[in-house]
Parts: sequence; structure tokens; C-alpha cells
Amino acid sequence: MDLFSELNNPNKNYLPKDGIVNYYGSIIPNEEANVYLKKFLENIQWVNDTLYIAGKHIITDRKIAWYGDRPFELNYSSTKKIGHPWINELLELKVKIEDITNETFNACLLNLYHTGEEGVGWHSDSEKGAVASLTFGATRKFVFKHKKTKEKVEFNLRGGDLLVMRGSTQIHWVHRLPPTKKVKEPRINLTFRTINL
Ligand SMILES: O=C(O)CCC(=O)C(=O)O
Ligand SMILES: [Fe+2]
Repeated sequence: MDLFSELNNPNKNYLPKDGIVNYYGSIIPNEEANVYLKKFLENIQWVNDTLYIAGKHIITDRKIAWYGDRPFELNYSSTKKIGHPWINELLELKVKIEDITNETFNACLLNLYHTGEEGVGWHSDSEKGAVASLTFGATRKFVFKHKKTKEKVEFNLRGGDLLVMRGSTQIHWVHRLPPTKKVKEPRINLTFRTINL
């Protein structure tokens, strides 16, 4: 976010009320982050996401993949999704993030936005407990909006940045990744979560 983002205080709550968002800044050096980005572009089992909106199935350009402690099936945005067992790189990052955040996770949702023209619309995550978001690739805007007051809180998430949503954030706030024509490069986002496996 700025030159001194390494010095971000991870205890600061960026939401004015009704939830907790902690921003840790960069937790992975650029070079290392780019190695992960390349690895994930090539080795993750990406599939198109299908959303069920207003009675219609919509196939997104954005791709997703689920990984976790063991192979699993889950209903996510009303279509069945397959969860794959951890690959080494994801397990490595899970342990690192558990260390940094003092939380535990058993699954990860990966999102691949091929260019800035792909994003994700307003929603809350359905998992109880903390959701840790780790970004690779292009810098993109990530926005929270309070469900009642419509107050907004914005972040510019860069490759290597970690942000954690805690407490009642998902109950009172929605979030989105707005599309932008300015960004041509891909972005991969990992959200570590606790789901019923
Ligand atoms: O790509 C992001 O930064 C957010 C993705 C997201 O909100 C989600 O997968 O639930
Ligand atoms: Fe989300």
C-alpha cells in the first residue's frame, strides 16, 4: 500500500465497526511470489466457476480450484465442486499463514483472474471463522461494503500480500474484486478457510 508497508501493524482493525480485517502487507518477497504464481498457473487443477443467479447457470471466465486436508466434495455457489488434496506449495503456505495469523485452516479456495477484466461481485464468504487471503500476480483493488450503512473500505492487494477477515465480518460486510481495464496481467488469490470436510 505504501513504501513502509512491511511495517504494517497486523493488529490494526481496518473496519470501522461490525467485523475485523487485518492487513499484514507483504509476507512473501517478490521473487518467491513470482515462483509461486508460475507454479500455480501451471499445476493447479483450474475449472470454470458456475454461479446460479436469478434462475440461470452462469459460467465465469474466472477460474477456481479447491484444495484441502483430504479429497472432498462440496456445494459451493449451488454447484458441486471437487476438492483436491494439498500440493506441497499450498501446504507450505498454509503452515506459514497459520504461523503468522495464529489461526488454523483445513481448505483453500484458489481464484484465477486472467486479466483485470475478470473479477468477483459483491458477496460474503459462508465459512465460520477466519478467512486468510493471499495474493499473487497483479495488484488489484479489493473492496468491503457495509451491508446497512454502505460504508466502504478499500485495499490495493499486491503479489505477496496477506489480508485476514475475522469475527463478524462476513455477517455485516460484503466484499468484491472490481473489474478494471487497466490491468492486463493475471492474478491468483488464495483464501484459506475452515470448512466441514
Ligand atoms: O480474489 C480475491 O481477492 C477475493 C476472492 C473472494 O472473495 C472469494 O473467493 O471469496
Ligand atoms: Fe470472498
